[in-house]
Amino acid sequence: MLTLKDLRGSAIDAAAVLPRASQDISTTIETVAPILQDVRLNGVSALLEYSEKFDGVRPPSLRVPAEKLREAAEQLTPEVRAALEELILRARAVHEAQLPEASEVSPGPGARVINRWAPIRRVGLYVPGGQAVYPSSVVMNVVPAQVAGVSSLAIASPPQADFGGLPHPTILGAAHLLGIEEVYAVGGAQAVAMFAYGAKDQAGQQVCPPVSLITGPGNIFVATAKRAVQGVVGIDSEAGPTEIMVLADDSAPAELIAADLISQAEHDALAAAVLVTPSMTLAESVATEVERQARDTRHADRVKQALSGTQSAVLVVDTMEQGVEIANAYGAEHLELMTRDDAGIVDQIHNAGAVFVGAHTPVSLGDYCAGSNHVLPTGGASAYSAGLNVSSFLRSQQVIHYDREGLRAVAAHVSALAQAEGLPAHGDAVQARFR
Ligand SMILES: NC(=O)c1ccc[n+]([C@@H]2O[C@H](COP(=O)([O-])OP(=O)(O)OC[C@H]3O[C@@H](n4cnc5c(N)ncnc54)[C@H](O)[C@@H]3O)[C@@H](O)[C@H]2O)c1
Ligand SMILES: N[C@H](CO)Cc1c[nH]c[nH+]1
Ligand SMILES: [Zn+2]
Repeated sequence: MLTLKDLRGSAIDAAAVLPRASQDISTTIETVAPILQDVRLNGVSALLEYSEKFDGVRPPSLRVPAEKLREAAEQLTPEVRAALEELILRARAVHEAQLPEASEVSPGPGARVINRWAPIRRVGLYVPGGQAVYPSSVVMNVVPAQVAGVSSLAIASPPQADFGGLPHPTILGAAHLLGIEEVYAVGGAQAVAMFAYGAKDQAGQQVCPPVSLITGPGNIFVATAKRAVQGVVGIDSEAGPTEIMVLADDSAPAELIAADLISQAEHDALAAAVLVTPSMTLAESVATEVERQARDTRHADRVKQALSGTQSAVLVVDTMEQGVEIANAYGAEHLELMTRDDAGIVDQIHNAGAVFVGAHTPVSLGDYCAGSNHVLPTGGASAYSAGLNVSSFLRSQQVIHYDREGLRAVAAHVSALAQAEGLPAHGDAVQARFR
C-alpha cells in the first residue's frame, strides 16, 4: 500500500518529490467559510445545529455543567488517571523551563527600555474528538497556557453521541484534573468560530465570550477554520492532520519503523507517513512490514487510506545528504532519525515540528509522555512556526522610560530623521519639551 519511489541516480527536486494530501486547506475552505459566517451571525443556535449535523447529537447545553467535569474526573480509571498525572508532571517540568526572562537595557544615559512578557488574557483551546478522542491534547494545550499565566481558559471538544452530547468523559476528566471549569461541547470549524466571534443565545445572552488566541490540533476542517479566523484572533500554528517522516539508514529496525508509520497513520485518512532512506533493503523490508502489521491493526481501513494517499511513500535516495535535503524541504510535523549518525544529522535539520532521535524515541512517546508538546505544525508550516509552547501564550511588550536628559541627548537625531521622512511634527513634539 505504501508506494516505493526509487529516486536513485536522478537529480532530485527536494521540494517536489513528495506531495501532500489531495484534500487540503485550499479545498476545505469552501465548506468551512459558510460555517464560520453562520456561527458569527447566529451564535448558539448555529453551533447546536452543526453539532447535530456533523457529530450526530445535539448537546443538552453548549457549556458543560461543572458537576459533569467533577464526575468525569472521579470516574477516570486508576491507570488513565495515573498516566495523565505523569504526563502533567513531565509537561509542567518541560514547559516551566521555557518561560522567557524579562530584560532591561539602558541604551544611553537617562534611558531605559524594558522588554517584558505579558500573558494573553483569554484563550480558546481546541481538543479533537472526531475519529479518536484526545485527553492528552487537553494537557498539551492547558499546561503551557497555565505556565504562561493565562487567566481565562476555555476548552471546546466535539459532543459525543454515546455520552449524551457531552465531550468524551476522559477529556472532561483531564480538564478537571487541571482545574479547568469552562468547557464547551462543540467541535470542528464551528468551535473555532465560537472562540473567534463569541456566541450568544437567542435571548442575546453571551454564552461564550470571544477569545484572543485559539490553540490546539484538529482535522483539516479545524485547521482550515483556524487559518480563516486569523486576524480576528491569533492562532498557534496550523496543527492539522498528522505527519510522520522517518529518516533512516540500514542500521535501523524495519519492524519499528513500520510500527511508527502505522501509529501516526491511524489518526486520519489524510495523515502522512513517509520513510526516506538510502537503503533499498530497508525500504523493501519496511514496505513488507507495513503490509503485515497494518492487516491486524484496529483502524486498518483508515491506516490503509492514509498509507495509500499521495502524502505517504517510501523514498529511496542516493545519499543521506539527499535525505536531509528532502526532510528540510518537507518540514514534517514529526521527524524520526534512526541512523548511525543521529547526533550529526540532528544538527542539519532546520524544518520539523519536533525531532525524535534514535530507536527508543518513537513519536507516540512524544504524543503522550515525553514531556514535550504534541501540538505541532503540519503542512510545511514548521518552516515558519513552532509547536505549542509557553511563548505561544505570551506577547513581548516594550516599556520605555526616558528622562529629560535622556531625551535631550537624542532630540536632534529625532528631528533630523523626522525631517528626512517629511514628518516635521514628530520632531516638533520632541523639541516642544525644551522650549
Ligand atoms: N498536528 C497536531 O499537532 C495534531 C495533534 C493531534 C491530532 N492531530 C490531528 O487532529 C485530527 C483529529 O481529527 P478528528 O476528526 O478525530 O477530530 P476533530 O475534533 O479535529 O474533528 C471533528 C470535527 O470535524 C468536523 N467535521 C467532520 N467532518 C466534517 C465535514 N465533512 N464537514 C465539516 N466538518 C466536518 C465536525 O464538526 C467534527 O466535530 C486528526 O487529523 C489528527 O491527525 C493533529
Ligand atoms: N500524533 C498526534 C500529533 O500529530 C498527537 C497524538 C495525541 N494522541 C495520540 N497522538
Ligand atoms: Zn499520535
